[in-house]
Amino acid sequence: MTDNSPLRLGTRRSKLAMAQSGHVAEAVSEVTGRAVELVEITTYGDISREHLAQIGGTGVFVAALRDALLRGEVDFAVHSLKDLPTTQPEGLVLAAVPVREDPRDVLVARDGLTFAQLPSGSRIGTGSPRRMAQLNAYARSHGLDIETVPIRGNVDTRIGFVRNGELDAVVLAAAGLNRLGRGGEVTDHLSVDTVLPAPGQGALAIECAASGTDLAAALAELDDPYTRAAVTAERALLAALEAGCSAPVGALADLLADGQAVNELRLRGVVGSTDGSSLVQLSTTGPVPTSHDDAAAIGRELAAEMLAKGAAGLMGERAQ
Ligand SMILES: NCc1[nH]cc(CCC(=O)O)c1CC(=O)O
Repeated sequence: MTDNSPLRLGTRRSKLAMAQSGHVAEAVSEVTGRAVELVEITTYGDISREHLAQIGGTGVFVAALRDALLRGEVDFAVHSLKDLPTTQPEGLVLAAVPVREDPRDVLVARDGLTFAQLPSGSRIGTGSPRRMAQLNAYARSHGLDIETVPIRGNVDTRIGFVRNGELDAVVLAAAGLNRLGRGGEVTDHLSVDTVLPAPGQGALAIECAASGTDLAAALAELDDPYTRAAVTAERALLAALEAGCSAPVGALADLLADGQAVNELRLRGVVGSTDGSSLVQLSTTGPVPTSHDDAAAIGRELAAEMLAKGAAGLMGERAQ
């Protein structure tokens, strides 16, 4: 590239957004040979977190960044993939989905307790209907006496409820804590057999204007095809369920290896009522998809099976 001006990376101001933008800025600088400067953009989601549920959930954090991209005020943006709506807006492309971080949810509990060690009557904070549904379903089927408590706020606020003794534990995404350098505060990693993560959890999306073909091509060097295939399947499942990012939907695609060779993709999906009284959980395994359309078809097919088992009735419910 002949242009040597710095690339402008649009980012939210939160600590998590700044941390992940910082990591991506370094990687982009390496592959493009250009300096990357961070441009802070305040989103409606930052100003009005408490109204997130009321204003519909999906994509509020993302809209302002996308507007800045479309207006040409920034060259690219980094999103948490799980916060991205499943419809790709005209004029923007997902130039890269880098290698995924740990997709699991984790527990930050008092006194270093693991999930299995939580005593009877423990109160676990989470604002996510998906986490509530699965934790409550697990508790019901294992005869555990735990209570899920709706909370909101950033990582500091949420962990604060444990540190100040209001709650016994909170559930967060491993990826966010790791990116903040706070992985050491995790007291247990929840098995994905107990709590399936949100579609796209742990993955980042690097987005730029469709018109910037040189930049898109350079950013594509950071794309990981396996992560891309996995999140494409997960997000197609979410889209086919017609659910948003605040719906009680979990999905995880992973690659199964036979010796050295990766030869199968497994997709697991779950929908549940937030009280955990009903859960639709299904899984499918097939050849590793070789195109975007093949990956999406896996998600759509599993969603159709879930809908046939009553998934739609569970998604109508909102926890908050
Ligand atoms: N819902 C908020 C959110 N969006 C992205 C992450 C970080 C994890 C990720 O990148 O998937 C988090 C925090 C959390 O769920 O604990």
